[in-house]
Amino acid sequence: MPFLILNLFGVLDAKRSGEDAVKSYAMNSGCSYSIIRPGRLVGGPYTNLDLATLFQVEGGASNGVTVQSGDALLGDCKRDVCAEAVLQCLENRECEDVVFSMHRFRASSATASMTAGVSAAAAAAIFLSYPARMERDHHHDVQYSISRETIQQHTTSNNNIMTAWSSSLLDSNYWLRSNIPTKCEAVNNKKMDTVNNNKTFASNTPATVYGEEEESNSANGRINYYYKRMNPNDVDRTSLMESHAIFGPLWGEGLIERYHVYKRINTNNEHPQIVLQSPRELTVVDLKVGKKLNGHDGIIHGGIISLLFDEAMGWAYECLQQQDQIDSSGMIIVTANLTVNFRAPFLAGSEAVIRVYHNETKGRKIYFSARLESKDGRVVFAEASSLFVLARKDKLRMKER
Ligand SMILES: CCCCCCCC/C=C\CCCCCCCC(=O)SCCNC(=O)CCNC(=O)[C@H](O)C(C)(C)COP(=O)(O)OP(=O)(O)OC[C@H]1O[C@@H](n2cnc3c(N)ncnc32)[C@H](O)[C@@H]1OP(=O)(O)O
Repeated sequence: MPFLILNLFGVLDAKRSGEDAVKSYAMNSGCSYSIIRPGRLVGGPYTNLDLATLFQVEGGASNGVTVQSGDALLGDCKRDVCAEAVLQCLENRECEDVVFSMHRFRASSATASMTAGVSAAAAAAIFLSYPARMERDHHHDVQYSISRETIQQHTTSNNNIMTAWSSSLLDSNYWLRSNIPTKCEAVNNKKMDTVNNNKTFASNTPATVYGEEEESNSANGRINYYYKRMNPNDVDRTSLMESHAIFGPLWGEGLIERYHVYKRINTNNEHPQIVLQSPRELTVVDLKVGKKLNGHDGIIHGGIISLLFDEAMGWAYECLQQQDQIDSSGMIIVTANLTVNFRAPFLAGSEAVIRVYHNETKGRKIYFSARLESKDGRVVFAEASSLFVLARKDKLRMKER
């Protein structure tokens, strides 16, 4: 059908801008997405049942689908099959960040023309986004309930999709996994982490990690940096290993299994003409939390996440102090305020990184922000901001009494 007719009243433009909105939302929030462009929806309660039977819209061979990238396909698409595709998108990693169109394998032209106008209003693309990269194999129920909510959220204006979805749930057989075309519409939202490249913290991160980034207001436009592992054994605090929450009682198998602190070192620091942008990354913690620190079953307790943040920011202060030579004699740094936003469940047994940024220093007050995110930077589990205050040691003791 000519584009001009299909796009009457700007329908296709509206769909396109909807897709763009979903993509940019995903890019900014660490979700992945699948965009399905089904053909005209047929079958189910919203197509005249007699016609559907007459033209054998339901069942049998009409369950076959053709999946292709772009918009090359013309034809119709069964509602229940489309709904199943939605479900499969939630389950299959192959469907992350892809855009594809989907049509009935044997769409007869008679059926297509007879159903025209009956279901056209319902033939909207389904946009879904959901927190990706959660370990979907574990805690299937939890993930499923998230998925179900997401579906409901995104389909409240399209009840027919929900009806079809629930009826097709049971015989889902994952045909999309093998049918998703390899050349789906080029989608590259992996540049969402604007501050760091994503290669830096793979598994088995070495003691020193190199990287570089663009820094728009620097003299030569480029900052070279590397991360250097900080060794807790070097810290002049005997309590660090024994009674320190993380390195003491909460350390071990099933508990906090890794907490490697890396200090970021910008090698351009010696060039004073380079003004570093704020907020600037100070510290990255490469961590793993075991399966015994949960709140809900399988989900790491938010209090533990807050602890991990607080500690990371404490180390960031140490890095800042080493860089800026803050005079802290007779002073001790303490957390005055810590705010945490939990964005996606952080599952037990997960690995992740915390990136800490220095926002501002005002006298004794130091403001940090931080993110707990997957190593590839695609999922943000939590964000935090804090105020640390340099307090006089003797004054702190006075308050104790
Ligand atoms: C080779 C390798 C070497 C590596 C070395 C690495 C070493 C790293 C090692 C290990 C890292 C460990 C990291 C641990 C991290 C954990 C930290 C914690 O969890 S600390 C425990 C929890 N926090 C407390 O217990 C504080 C209790 N609170 C207090 O003591 C006071 O309230 C305090 C000190 C925060 C402020 O009391 P005031 O009397 O000194 O000062 P006032 O005048 O009240 O506040 C100063 C300014 O701050 C603002 N302020 C204070 N509290 C605020 C709040 N909650 N929200 C907003 N503003 C606040 C005030 O409005 C004031 O601002 P205006 O100067 O007027 O502009």
